[in-house]
Amino acid sequence: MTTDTGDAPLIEAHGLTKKFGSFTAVDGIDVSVRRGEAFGFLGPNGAGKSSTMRMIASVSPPTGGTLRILGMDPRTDGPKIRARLGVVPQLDTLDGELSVRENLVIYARYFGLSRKVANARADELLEFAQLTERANSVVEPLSGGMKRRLTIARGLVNEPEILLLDEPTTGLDPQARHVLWDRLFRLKRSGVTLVITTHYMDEAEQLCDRLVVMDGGRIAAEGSPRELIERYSTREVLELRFDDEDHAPYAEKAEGLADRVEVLPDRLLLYTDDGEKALAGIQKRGMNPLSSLVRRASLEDVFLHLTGRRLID
Ligand SMILES: Nc1ncnc2c1ncn2[C@@H]1O[C@H](COP(=O)(O)OP(=O)(O)OP(=O)(O)O)[C@@H](O)[C@H]1O
Repeated sequence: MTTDTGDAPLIEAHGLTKKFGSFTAVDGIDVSVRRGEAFGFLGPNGAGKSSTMRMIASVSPPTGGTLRILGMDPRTDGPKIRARLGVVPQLDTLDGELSVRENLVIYARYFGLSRKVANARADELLEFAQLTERANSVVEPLSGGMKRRLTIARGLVNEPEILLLDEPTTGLDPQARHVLWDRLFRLKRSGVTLVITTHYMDEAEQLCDRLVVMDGGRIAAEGSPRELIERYSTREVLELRFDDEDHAPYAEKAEGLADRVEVLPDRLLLYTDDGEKALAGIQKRGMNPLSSLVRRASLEDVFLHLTGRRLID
């Protein structure tokens, strides 16, 4: 077989494009994912993340560019690639009338595992997903977090080298998200390469070793979360809210107190390495904000700087 990738990237795309009619959803992106890393696509709704993911999952053919996955071409080797991938789609596609265990066993049987092996694999995955005690429960009434963990477990049935996760924690409460992140850390430690799409900057910061910021089908920047923040933001951000509809005049008055000032509909952001000093400057100039907050810069700030928009509007 010519599928041994050695040190070569597990996923490599050049000029990857997806058009739907005359509309370009993914516009010539270059991506390279290495073995063992957690790689992210961060961008708002409609950025082209799911379209990219579906091409990587080898279920949607590219309309331009080249794509190689595990050293193979999805146009000709789709089934071979899919056998070595795990996919966690954006919406759960579990069978709600079956039990947790049955969902896993049936899926394992699709992959051709014998009943005995499928059962053993289901036991292992139930434990991994912390669902052993719910093994015989019907899926439908389970919490959103449990269903997500089961969907991830199902994606691992064929012991994939790469697990693709499309918006893994959308709609989950904070506690359920943390449980899920913990499971994903474990997977990564065990050597599975993770590819994640998200529009949550905290998720990207928590999980991804490297990521691309996507907007309008293009890649706006690439790097580790830390590198991106260092490259595109100051260390700190001073957030100010004033008792006024229009924050723009305050931006003018704050001129010179920070490296960069952004005006949002409900607040002013001052980008500076010393937020407290900037706040003192604001007060010295006679401005009295309703509230002020000095925080560490995040990927949200990177996105705002690169696109002039917020990730979640
Ligand atoms: N099958 C399709 N036919 C036509 N347009 C499509 C199709 N699939 C996606 N699109 C369009 O392509 C663009 C990118 O969609 P995509 O789902 O890839 O974005 P996304 O970043 O994953 O956002 P979301 O999180 O909302 O899924 C959107 O404008 C979407 O409407």
